[in-house]
Parts: sequence; C-alpha cells; structure tokens
Amino acid sequence: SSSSPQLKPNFSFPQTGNIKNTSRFHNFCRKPTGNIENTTMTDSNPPLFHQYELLLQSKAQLQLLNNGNQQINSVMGECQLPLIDLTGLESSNEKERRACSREIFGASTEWGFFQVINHGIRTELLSRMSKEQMKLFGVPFEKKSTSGILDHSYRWGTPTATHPNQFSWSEAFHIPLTKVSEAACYGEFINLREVMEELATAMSKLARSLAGVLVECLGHRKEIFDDICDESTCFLRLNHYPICPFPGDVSGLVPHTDSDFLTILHQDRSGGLQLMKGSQWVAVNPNPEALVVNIGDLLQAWSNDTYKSVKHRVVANSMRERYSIAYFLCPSYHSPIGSCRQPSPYRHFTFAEYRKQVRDDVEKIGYKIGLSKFRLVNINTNSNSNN
Ligand SMILES: O=C(O)CCC(=O)C(=O)O
Ligand SMILES: [Fe+2]
Repeated sequence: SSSSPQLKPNFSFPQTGNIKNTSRFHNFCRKPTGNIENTTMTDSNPPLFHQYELLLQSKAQLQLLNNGNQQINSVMGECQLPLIDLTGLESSNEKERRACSREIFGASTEWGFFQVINHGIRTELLSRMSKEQMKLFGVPFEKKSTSGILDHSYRWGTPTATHPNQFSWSEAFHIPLTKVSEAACYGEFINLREVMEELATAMSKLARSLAGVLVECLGHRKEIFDDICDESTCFLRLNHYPICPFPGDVSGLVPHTDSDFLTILHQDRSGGLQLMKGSQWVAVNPNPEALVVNIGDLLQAWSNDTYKSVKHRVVANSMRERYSIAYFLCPSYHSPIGSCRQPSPYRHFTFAEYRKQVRDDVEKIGYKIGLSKFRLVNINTNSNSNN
C-alpha cells in the first residue's frame, strides 16, 4: 500500500518533517521541535510508536532489521545471580563484615552484577517513587518532551541511533543530583521532589558504601571515591519501557555498559533486564526485596579489570510495560580516574575525557566503544566493549 515504507538495502526511516539533521533515523526519534507532518500522536505515545509499526508491516523489512538472524531477544540462560544480604556490612562482628565484603568482591569480579537485600532503602520509599514515576510518564508525550520538566532531560528512544539495532524502545528522564532539590525543575510534578530527594540521598549512601567496600578489598581507603564523586556528575535516571508491538525486533534498552563507577537499580516486577555472562544473555529475575547493583566502566578501569563492567540490556515486552530507576555514581569531571595499582592497563584519563570519547564515538559511528579506547596494551577480553 502507499503507506508502506520503501524497501531499501540501506535501512532508512521515513522522513518526519523539516527537522534538519544528517541522520534520518535521528530525525525520527528526536523531540518534535519542528513540524512533523507525518506524525500521528496519541495521548501518551511517542510518535515513533506509529511510524515504527508501519515500517515493520513489511516482512522483508523485518529480515533487514535482524540481518536475517534470529530475533534479538531469544538467547537466554538460567541466572543464579548472587543475592547478597547487606546486614553483614553493619555487623559489629568483624568476621560477618568480612564475609559480606567477600561476597561483594566475588560477585563484582565474577559477574559485575549482583542483587542486594537489607540494603537500607525503605520499601515504602521505593513504592512511593514508583507511583510518582508512573504519573510522570503517564502524561502526553508532547508535554514530557516540551515542558522542560526535570531539567529538560526527557528522551524517547535513542536520538543518536543510525540503525534500528541501536534503537531503544523506552523513554527516560536523566536528572543530575544538583537539580534534584530545585523546585523549579519539577513544574506541576512538585510531589516528585520530596521522594526524589529522599531516594537520591538513600541511593547515594548505598552506592558509596558499596564502592567503599570494593576499594577496601583492593587495599585502599574506603573514602577515596567520596573525595572524587560529587553531585555535579552523579545522576538519577527514570526509565519507562512502554509495551512494544514488535518485541523481537527492537530492544527496550540496547546492550551497553554503564559509564560510571557503580549503578544501583530498582526494577519493577515486569522483568526484561539481562546481562552478558560469558557469551550468553542471562535474565536478572525481579526480586521485589532486592536492588540490582552493577559495576561501571570507571570502576573496571580503576580496579585494573579486577571488577567487571558487563554489558546489559532490557528486552522489549509486548504484554507489560516496565519501570525502573537507576542511580549512577560518577566522579567529578576533572578528577583523574586513577588506578588501584600501577602499572594500569589504561592510560590516564578523566571522566570528562571518557564522556567526550563516548559521545564522539556515538556521534560518529552510532555506538559506544568504551574502555578499550583507553587501553594501553591491546588485550582483547571481549567482555567490556559495546557493539
Ligand atoms: O531498566 C533497567 O533495568 C536497566 C537500566 C539501565 O541499564 C540503565 O539505565 O543504564
Ligand atoms: Fe545500564
């Protein structure tokens, strides 16, 4: 029919109006600041929802999307991700504290991911947050993308994507800690402020405590990250994964490693988070009592690869939507990342350099290369780059 997309060997999306950009896919996903004539918008669905559906009506197009391979979310393994009870960390008994530290150390070296219970963040706070988060994402797309709330941090999909494999079927707000307390940041969503502030404080404390354990395990003062992490770079991200009509063809969130020291994540009960273990994707089964912790690129670098920053993703779901909230522990821009011990396999770099490199790569080639760009010796472990 005339509304079907054109089939072309080089995948391309229909034009969406007069937004100027070199990447057509980029045009397609970005905020509707221009005049997007072809876009049908319903109340809360981002415009891509409709366009993408049209696009995927063609079977040949589907094959192009998958390069003729199996559907992208089909590989799965059973996950026995470590579940660590953090009660031990606060124990007056040194043996118990050490046993808990050892578990955290083991999980961070072997998995780069673990879940924690008795983490000190009240369930009531997490459910209040979830409620507010649902209200926030529930407003029309137009409003989320143009009202400037939460520091203008709304993003739908992957604005930099140049290929559908790089596109995430999700929307997010990305809020620097420095903005969390600013009333002006919330507009009419002022109820969100109190809960965001409480959560940011609680997650920050937990992240610092876990980072402290990990640096102590490598013979350093547990405060060293406190000295270099500050509010200007740490942030909270609210994620929402709407129901996806073609879950085999796009990811909820494309495979990536986190560009921070450490991430704390609260996921709802929908499932879909997976991590790379060996060469298999394994599911991180939702545990309502637990928070998910993962090591980021910078801690892998600081630890001379002792701790692993592993690739993870969220698969799209055609039945259930999903919400999550993540706290990212980051160093201030100009602090050197350093190393637990010399010689380091990485050259000296700051967080500012790392972010710039990641941004440049994403802009030029469509994806993040990550830590391997900073390696001095070219040892290819194949476990920490994105592709
Ligand atoms: O939503 C999730 O479970 C994962 C989120 C994530 O990986 C991220 O925000 O970096
Ligand atoms: Fe992540």
